[in-house]
Amino acid sequence: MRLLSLQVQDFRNLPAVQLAPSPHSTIAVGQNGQGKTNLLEALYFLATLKPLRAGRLSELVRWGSQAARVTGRFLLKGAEREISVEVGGGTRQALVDGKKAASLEDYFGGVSVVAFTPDDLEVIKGGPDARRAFLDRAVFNRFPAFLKESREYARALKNRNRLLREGATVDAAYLDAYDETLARAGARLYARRRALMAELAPRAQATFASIGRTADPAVYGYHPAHLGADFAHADEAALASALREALSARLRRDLDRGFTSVGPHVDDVSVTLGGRSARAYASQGQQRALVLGWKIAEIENLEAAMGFLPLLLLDDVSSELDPERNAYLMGYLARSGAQVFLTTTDAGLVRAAAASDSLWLTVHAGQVATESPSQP
Ligand SMILES: Nc1ncnc2c1ncn2[C@@H]1O[C@H](COP(=O)(O)OP(=O)(O)OP(=O)(O)O)[C@@H](O)[C@H]1O
Repeated sequence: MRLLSLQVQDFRNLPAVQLAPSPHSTIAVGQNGQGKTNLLEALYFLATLKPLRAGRLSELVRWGSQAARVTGRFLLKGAEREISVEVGGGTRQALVDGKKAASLEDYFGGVSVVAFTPDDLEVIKGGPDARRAFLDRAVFNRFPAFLKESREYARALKNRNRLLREGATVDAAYLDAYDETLARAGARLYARRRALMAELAPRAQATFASIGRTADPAVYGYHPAHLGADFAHADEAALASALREALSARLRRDLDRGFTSVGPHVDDVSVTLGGRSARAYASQGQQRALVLGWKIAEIENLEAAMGFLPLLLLDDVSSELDPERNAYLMGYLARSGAQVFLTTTDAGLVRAAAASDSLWLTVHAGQVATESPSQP
């Protein structure tokens, strides 16, 4: 998979950008607040249809404009394909070769992207919501059907929560039918997350061992508390019935509170170092190394599973890592041969990931200019 060209119009502070990225590294350099992250965000949005950081789609549209548009031409399994996404009036439209995409599968068609941002580096010490989102981005990359499946779950959850809020008037048989749908959709999410973690955890552990500067082993785990000891081996039907049991066991409490308190939407990922919670005990540098281990594992795992490397988007990560770990990451990027977009305020921090065919860009007040390789 390779991105051949990118066009961005009225996306955040970028009025118009057109570029042909390097097959290896494309490096955007600029001061704070100029639009570097916006450029990565445009690309991330194109490849996932999800905003990287915005809460609402309307935030993506350049102030004063009606609509934003991002278009990318990809080389996928030997064939060229153009995808575009337009946002306007709070909705988005996905296009394939200029026509409305028939389905999400049709739109994505194998496009895969891994983003790495300074927020990710904080994920160990943050709350479970951020860790869950972090996990789910990796699950979606590995199993693209997960996007549709997690939407089905979200819909079932919303319906059940609506019923719970009706409280005493709710019909038990009616609620039961909702529980059945929710448990089936939830079991699918459990199984997807479990499958991803089974592949990823050993790789992340091994990468951490090279960069952790500690003899303590890292363990990355996903084990929903209410699912019991046989979670690792239970089939999807067993997972669904375990979730149903948990739903009924908490029904009283959920009716009181008006929301569903158990299921994949409240799960967490556990990360331990030397058997202790990394969140509570690991140093900031170790926590960041744990995330770096995960991200590199995610990329390696996608390559092993899909036979090609995803597009990598790194938003000013280098300034948040210590020199040794940054050197490890830059060395990894250079060796991997991946197509990568990097942003930085300091070109020196990322130079080790550059090659003679790198494309250097400068970003200033929403204008993106190509620099000759010798300049930065
Ligand atoms: N919808 C929008 N329309 C116009 N400008 C916007 C919009 N959303 C954000 N901006 C502007 O984009 C700029 C931020 O750009 P961006 O986050 O890409 O900066 P950056 O170059 O990555 O900086 P840093 O190095 O600080 O992360 C801000 O000036 C912000 O006001």
